[in-house]
Amino acid sequence: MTQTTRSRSESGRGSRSPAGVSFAARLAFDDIWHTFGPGAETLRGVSVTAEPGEVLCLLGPSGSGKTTLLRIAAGIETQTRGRVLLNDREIAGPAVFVPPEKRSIGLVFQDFALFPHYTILDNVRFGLTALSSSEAKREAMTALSRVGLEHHARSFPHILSGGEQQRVALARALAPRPAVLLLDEPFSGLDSRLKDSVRAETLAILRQSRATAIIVTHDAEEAMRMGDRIALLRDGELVQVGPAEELYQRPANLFVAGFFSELNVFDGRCEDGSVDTPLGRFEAPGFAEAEDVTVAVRPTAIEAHEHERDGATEARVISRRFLGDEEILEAAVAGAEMPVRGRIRCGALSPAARDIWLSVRKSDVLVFERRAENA
Ligand SMILES: Nc1ncnc2c1ncn2[C@@H]1O[C@H](COP(=O)(O)OP(=O)(O)OP(=O)(O)O)[C@@H](O)[C@H]1O
Repeated sequence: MTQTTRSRSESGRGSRSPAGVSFAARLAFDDIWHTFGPGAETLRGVSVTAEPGEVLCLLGPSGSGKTTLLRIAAGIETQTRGRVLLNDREIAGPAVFVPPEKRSIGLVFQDFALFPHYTILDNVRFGLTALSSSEAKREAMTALSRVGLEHHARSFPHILSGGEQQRVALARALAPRPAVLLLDEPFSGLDSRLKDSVRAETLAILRQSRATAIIVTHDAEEAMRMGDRIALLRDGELVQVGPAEELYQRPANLFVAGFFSELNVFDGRCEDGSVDTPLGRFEAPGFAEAEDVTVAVRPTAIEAHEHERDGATEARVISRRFLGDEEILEAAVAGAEMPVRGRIRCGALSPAARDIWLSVRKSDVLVFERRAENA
């Protein structure tokens, strides 16, 4: 992807590309703190940078501060400490506050926020007040054609599907050619069957526009599908940032691992470089002798067999749920307080299987130091 760090104001309106692309910028949050009132910090020292042209997903549970961080970037919320920089230029800090309309940052809201009594074209040209009427119309039509909806220019929002309305909202945010686009849970209002195609279309449009994008979501799979990198927040703190593979394969702690998949969790103690669990003994490299650790086994790491085999653990079937290619198996294992959950290949066990053996793919076992946050 071609990347440039020229901001729109630096590029000037006269040098706009006829292809209608933005000039991607670097957006940096530097040690952002925020509170809505005494004693309750919403954000605690968040530092993360969206690189030019990158799609960065802000992921985290409800209330972790994702929307507040996005609103601070847009200039509709003010941090209590820290700075926001666009291409290394401070746009919000102790002595600087660039108003929202001067930031070259576009916003797509969760509910799309289209005006019901405006045509699609008028919705899209709403923010193009600095242009003449004919220029604004041309720019709005360019943005609409980029999302494949120019034929709906004269329609009103209510006749469009949820996915089409989302594309209008995207066109409206892209029309002023922002350097950075912020999207707050942009797919949450969509039917689950529509989501996949709208996500793919949105990603293609973002790539084509070359704007830097920050997408807020609480859905780990969505973040993995959309983000070049993912920044995971918890209770107002940044827990880990990196590409999806990194967060999945090398999670910083149990919280990160648990956000990306369900886990079977066992407490244990490191002895001779490994730890005993109800599912067998696993290596614990890097841990000290007698150190308390937490072992996490993903359901996908579990294999089920009807006959005894080396290294497998005896178990009794509690329940099985058919999912098509796979099934979810719950089994009782001696020494485990909770049933062990496995995601196993359909057909691995016969319908009548009761007493079974479970083995674990060791490469899919994660060991963490046992700390309060991992409890
Ligand atoms: N206007 C407000 N006044 C007081 N507290 C607020 C306000 N807006 C948000 N909060 C609180 O700030 C915290 C962070 O909210 P925020 O909306 O940023 O989280 P989030 O991660 O985006 O959550 P969600 O996924 O539910 O939207 C929450 O505890 C929330 O209750």
